[in-house]
Amino acid sequence: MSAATASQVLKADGIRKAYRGVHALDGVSIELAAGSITGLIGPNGSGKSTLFDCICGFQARDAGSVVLDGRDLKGLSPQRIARLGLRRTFQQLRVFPELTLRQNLLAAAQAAPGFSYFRELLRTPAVRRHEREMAQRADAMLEELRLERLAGALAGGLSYGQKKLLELGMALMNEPKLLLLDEPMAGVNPTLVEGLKEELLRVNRRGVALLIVEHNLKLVFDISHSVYVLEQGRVLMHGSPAEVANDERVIEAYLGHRGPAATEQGARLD
Ligand SMILES: Nc1ncnc2c1ncn2[C@@H]1O[C@H](COP(=O)(O)OP(=O)(O)OP(=O)(O)O)[C@@H](O)[C@H]1O
Repeated sequence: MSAATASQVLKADGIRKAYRGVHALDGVSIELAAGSITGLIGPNGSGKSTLFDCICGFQARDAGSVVLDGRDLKGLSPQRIARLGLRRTFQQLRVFPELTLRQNLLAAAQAAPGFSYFRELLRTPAVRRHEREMAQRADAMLEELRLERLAGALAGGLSYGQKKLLELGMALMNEPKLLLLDEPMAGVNPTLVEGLKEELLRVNRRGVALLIVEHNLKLVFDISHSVYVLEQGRVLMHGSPAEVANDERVIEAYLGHRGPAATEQGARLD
């Protein structure tokens, strides 16, 4: 097993995971360049969410290693991994509906480096400085997400697309190196998809690498530098968006057959 190189933000090697005999992941290896956008696609049940879970420590791996920015994540809790700069979003929204937008962002910041419940109890000057910094960061985030006029509103009253934006902001509060996005566009009104896409590109321009699971393939091919395709728990291929969109094996994996009909429908992969 080789260590990650300096230009890699993440190297996952030989990841295996079985659920009661079902091989959800059967030796998956991926490498993500620092600051890159990578798509992770594959038919339903191919193992995308399980791979996220195994990378972030939400599921124990049966085998394989994950190295974040040169550091082996073996045995670390999801909270510790988040503090090291790897954050994720989930298919199901995880915002606190009874808190305001600002409070949601501040709650997410408690997982940030430098936060300590012990120092919090003592309310040291360092704690007060940290609070001020987090408050400023929350305000800047609300402005960036164009949600500043809703800072004091309850998150439960937001539209679904606005909640997705807020969740993205929460994941960014501790300035991660890598953000794993699980279906960021699912259920989002088509008019908001464009805004969310622009936001993801802005986040990436700030140096945050993105790994995106998304069924909206047009979006994935539009913004990714490279794309991994999973099929039945294995990497079917890795290539540029154009290579992946035109690959017969990918079209077959999605549509289950080859030939003129597959090619015709496969064009939708572009
Ligand atoms: N907690 C679990 N218990 C048992 N089997 C599971 C569990 N989670 C996932 N699986 C199985 O593992 C395989 C991979 O599932 P996973 O959810 O990772 O796929 P996916 O590519 O994310 O699918 P989708 O696109 O539908 O979200 C599937 O066969 C699924 O049924």
